[in-house]
Amino acid sequence: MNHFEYGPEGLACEGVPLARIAAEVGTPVYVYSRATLERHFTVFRDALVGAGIVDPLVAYAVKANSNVAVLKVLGELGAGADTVSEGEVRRALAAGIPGERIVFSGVGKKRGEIAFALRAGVAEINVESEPELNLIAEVAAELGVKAKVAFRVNPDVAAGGHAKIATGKSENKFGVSFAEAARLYANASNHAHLEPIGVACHIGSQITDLTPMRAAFAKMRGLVEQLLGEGLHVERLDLGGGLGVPYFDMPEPPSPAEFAVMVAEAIQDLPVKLAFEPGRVIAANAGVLVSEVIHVHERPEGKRFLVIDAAMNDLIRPAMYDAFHDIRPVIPRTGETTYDVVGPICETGDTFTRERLLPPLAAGELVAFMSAGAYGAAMASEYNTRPLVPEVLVDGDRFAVIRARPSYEEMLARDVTPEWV
Ligand SMILES: Cc1ncc(COP(=O)(O)O)c(C=O)c1O
Ligand SMILES: N[C@@H](CCCC[NH3+])C(=O)O
Repeated sequence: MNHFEYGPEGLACEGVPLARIAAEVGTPVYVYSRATLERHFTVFRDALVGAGIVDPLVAYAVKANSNVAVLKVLGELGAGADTVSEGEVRRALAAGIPGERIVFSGVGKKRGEIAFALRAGVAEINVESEPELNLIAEVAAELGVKAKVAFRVNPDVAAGGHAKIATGKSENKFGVSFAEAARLYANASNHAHLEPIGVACHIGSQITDLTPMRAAFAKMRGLVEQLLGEGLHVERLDLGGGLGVPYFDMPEPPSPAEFAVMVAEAIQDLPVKLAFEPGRVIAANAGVLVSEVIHVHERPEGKRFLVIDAAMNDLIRPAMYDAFHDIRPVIPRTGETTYDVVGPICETGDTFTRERLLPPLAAGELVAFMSAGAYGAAMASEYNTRPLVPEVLVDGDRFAVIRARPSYEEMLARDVTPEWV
């Protein structure tokens, strides 16, 4: 089932034509399908349960799309939240996701952030290094609580894919090394203010081959067996996120069902509960970015630029990772021509794609960047003093603005006249 299809008024999200949203909200604008978000979450969780994994904690990775309305949709289905900052913990709580379903990860959590997470009663703080463990112990002692921690272990496995988003090799900044995990776990178990409850790993993102995940998960199983063998208390194994999605007509990446079967095989009958942190697989194909063509600029030597009103500050993935997003005209057009699709920002990197075959388009027409629901709006900025791109959620034949475009007055009011001290 696809909730982004052409209807009588062009490309629509569920029952709402994108052209209608663009007319009412303006462009650029992100548009998400509630039905797709719900389906992706349900399919992912049901695949795990179907593979025999009992009561998994599916902690949606908030960083992929952190709009509170999106988190609410997922939270109502029972999703937990994988968070990496106090801001994300606050977003999850604001969406009604209870502390006991929140995982707090990240290599550089600050004292105040740790205190906030402990007060919120998060399910686990994923510890990424020994100095961080010491800081968590200190903060927990100050608050007079026992911090539930899980050790994020770096399994030293190459996930494949783009180097900027691979996290599972020992040269990457993430997690404690395998060699030191058992020692740290045992030490923490004897600390009055620490309660180690498990181990975690996350080897990268947009992973389309299950082999590295299988290898990492088998290593994690071995570690849990070792810890249990040493008489330590382990109740949860967090296997992270990372499952890839199709960004175009590529060979389909592994389905959630294939992923779940692989997990069940790799983990076998380990007597611990499993947690997962999927982001992209839930949100990417639940959203599009709609933009309007400003000009078609043809150079005499043959270059043809489609200058649109979205830019790298709104969707940075092409500039940052050379990522491919399918671009579709909102109103179907026939014919083919090649365009470099570019935004208005003063950088050559503000190029979404080069030499892309598209139907001929004119100023004022709309295009949609597909698969933009994850790491789109969440990574947007106001570079070039462009207002932060708004977001819309569609539910059947109605839609709601879930983040409004700020006015220029609001943007400028954030810069304050210096009051020197
Ligand atoms: C610790 C952690 N968990 C989960 C995710 C979500 O990854 P993805 O969106 O690829 O599922 C990430 C990002 O890669 C991450 O760093
Ligand atoms: N932001 C990246 C993925 C990084 C995932 C976060 N650990 C993307 O757009 O593909």
